[in-house]
Amino acid sequence: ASPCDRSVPATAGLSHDKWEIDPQELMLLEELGSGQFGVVRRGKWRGSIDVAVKMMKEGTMSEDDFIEEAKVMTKLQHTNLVQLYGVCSKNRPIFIVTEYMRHGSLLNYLRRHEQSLVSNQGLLLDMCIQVCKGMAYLERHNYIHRDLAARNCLVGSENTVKVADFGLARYVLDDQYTSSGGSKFPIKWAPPEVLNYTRFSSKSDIWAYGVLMWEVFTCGKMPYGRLKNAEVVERVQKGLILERPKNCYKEVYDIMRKCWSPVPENRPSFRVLKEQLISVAQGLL
Ligand SMILES: CN(C)c1ccc2c(c1)CCN(c1cccc(-c3cc(Nc4ccc(C(=O)N5CCOCC5)cn4)c(=O)n(C)c3)c1CO)C2=O
Repeated sequence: ASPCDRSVPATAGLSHDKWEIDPQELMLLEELGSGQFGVVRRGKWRGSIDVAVKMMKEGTMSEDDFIEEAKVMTKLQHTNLVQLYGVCSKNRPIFIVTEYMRHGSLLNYLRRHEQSLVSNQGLLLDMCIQVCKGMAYLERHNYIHRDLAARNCLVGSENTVKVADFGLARYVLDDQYTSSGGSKFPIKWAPPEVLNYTRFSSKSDIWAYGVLMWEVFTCGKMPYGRLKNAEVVERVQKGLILERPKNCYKEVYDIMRKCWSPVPENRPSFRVLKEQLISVAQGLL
């Protein structure tokens, strides 16, 4: 049974809600790193299921709002989304328990394997298609990621790529991250309407997806190099866009450019994008 398997209620008989995981059924193992909410560790659920456990650092997250939202998030299930199994919210710090992805972030994976990936356009395109499938599922459920980037995708066995931490940006308390003037705001992945009015939508996720494609085809380069955020804002508002990555097919770059239309409505949907990417991939093989 997986943690989100409804057939065997995790806490038979008790009044716990389904998305509540009993911390006594978790065994915490090595640290995987730390993110906006603090340390994340690998773990085992019921002795055998691999999980990742975010241990909420005090004051980093609006916890009650998140726990409410967790009920919705556990219902979002797709092979290209990192599955939220549940939360341990009965004591502090709260734990967020998700599916474990053994190769870590897509960004680090691209940088670590640049030598073997740089000449494998087919694999790079396949990674982009997997992210697009996960995002098309979120789009269908009117769910906005708000911080899509290669650093927020994860790689599992057999080169599976999944979208992680979707929707969590809404619960970060650090205003250096949440306000567009803050030092941690993901300026380089933000379209004009987010820079000017913080107007998030699936069309702003599409802009970020275009930047993610650029990250993939450059094997993890930093978009706009060492330009400061203010310089990037100026360029984006002037309509300047990222250059074509060295070894990127023209048809692929043409798709990236559509994601960067200044007007949100002129950008494709993830549903349409998925079909276009798959037909380009078939053309290449
Ligand atoms: C508000 N937003 C957008 C947020 C909020 C929290 C987080 C993030 C964004 C993204 C970063 N992040 C975070 C922090 C720490 C861990 C995880 C994180 C890392 C995982 N996996 C691994 C596996 C291996 C390694 C590793 O050490 N290596 C080195 C050797 O070669 C193999 C790879 C690292 N992580 C994993 O499966 N999950 C679910 C989450 C994650 C992802 O979850 C967060 O916790």
